[in-house]
Amino acid sequence: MYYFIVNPNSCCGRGKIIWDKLERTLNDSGVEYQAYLTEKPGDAKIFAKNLTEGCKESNVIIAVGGDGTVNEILDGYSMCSCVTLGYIPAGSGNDLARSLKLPKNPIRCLNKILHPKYYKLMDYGVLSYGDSEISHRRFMVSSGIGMDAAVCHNLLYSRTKGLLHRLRIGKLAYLLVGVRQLISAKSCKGYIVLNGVQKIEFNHAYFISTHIHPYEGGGFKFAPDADFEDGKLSVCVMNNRKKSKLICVLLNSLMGKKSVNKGIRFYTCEEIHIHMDRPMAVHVDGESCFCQNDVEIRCISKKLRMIV
Ligand SMILES: Nc1ncnc2c1ncn2[C@@H]1O[C@H](COP(=O)(O)OP(=O)(O)OP(=O)(O)O)[C@@H](O)[C@H]1O
Repeated sequence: MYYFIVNPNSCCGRGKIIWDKLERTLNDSGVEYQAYLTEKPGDAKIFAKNLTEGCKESNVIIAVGGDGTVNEILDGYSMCSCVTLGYIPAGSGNDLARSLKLPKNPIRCLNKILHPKYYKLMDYGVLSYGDSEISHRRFMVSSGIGMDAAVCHNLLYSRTKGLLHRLRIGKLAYLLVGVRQLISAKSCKGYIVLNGVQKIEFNHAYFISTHIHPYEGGGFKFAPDADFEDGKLSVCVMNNRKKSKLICVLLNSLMGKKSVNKGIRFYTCEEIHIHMDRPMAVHVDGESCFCQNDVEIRCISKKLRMIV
């Protein structure tokens, strides 16, 4: 059975337009399916939980929306061998779709899911945070602390984002908010501990971003070497006294190039502890996890079966 979890509001209503097309194709083809349309944040997680918990039959859960919708589904998902995930991108950033090289045409994506050639067992990440009560949040693409997360926080509440998406120049929203954050960003002292053993200190960190997939923020390739099947996190640390170096890093990432300047460092690990001397914004797949001083992030290897 195919279960569609649809965010009709993704990309300012594009989700609904795409879903209407998919629905017509599904009805014409006679495929048996059920659709669950979200009405608010959190719905996709509940639908995914109810559809996968204790599941004994072979089911395909198909996300229709952006990276935030996939994130919610993953967070509510019960991992079991009979459930497979499919994805039809309908968001504004679509970093997961970019990394998986999914077709831009939603009907082609649907056909791929209905007639799959390949399944992949994919890694995902888990972020843990909180002092007295520890919260855990799964992520599919990336999780970060600092300036990149502050951009995501701002975009979640940005009115300009809606307007620019309606004008079909949504990428500009990321750039505009990014530039605003760049002007106000302040670096912070902190350290990371890789796999519980290797401690590395930073005096001027702007952001630390951990990746399962290479892109975030709608096309910034912060972790060009990220591989969703290697059981590892790719970590990108932007640490430099000169803020101007950040501009080069952001431009290189936007063009898909790996930055080699002094300010940026890359690491790989299975788990990482990140400490910042003051609370900084944290995100998973572009969704806010508030401001934190300390977070733990680990990679769960090859547990998610997905049609690609
Ligand atoms: N019906 C709904 N109305 C409003 N918000 C919703 C609804 N359903 C889900 N959401 C929330 O919308 C947010 C963004 O959704 P989604 O990621 O699908 O789209 P997007 O932001 O346009 O795409 P991307 O994340 O790829 O940039 C998520 O935080 C999700 O919780």
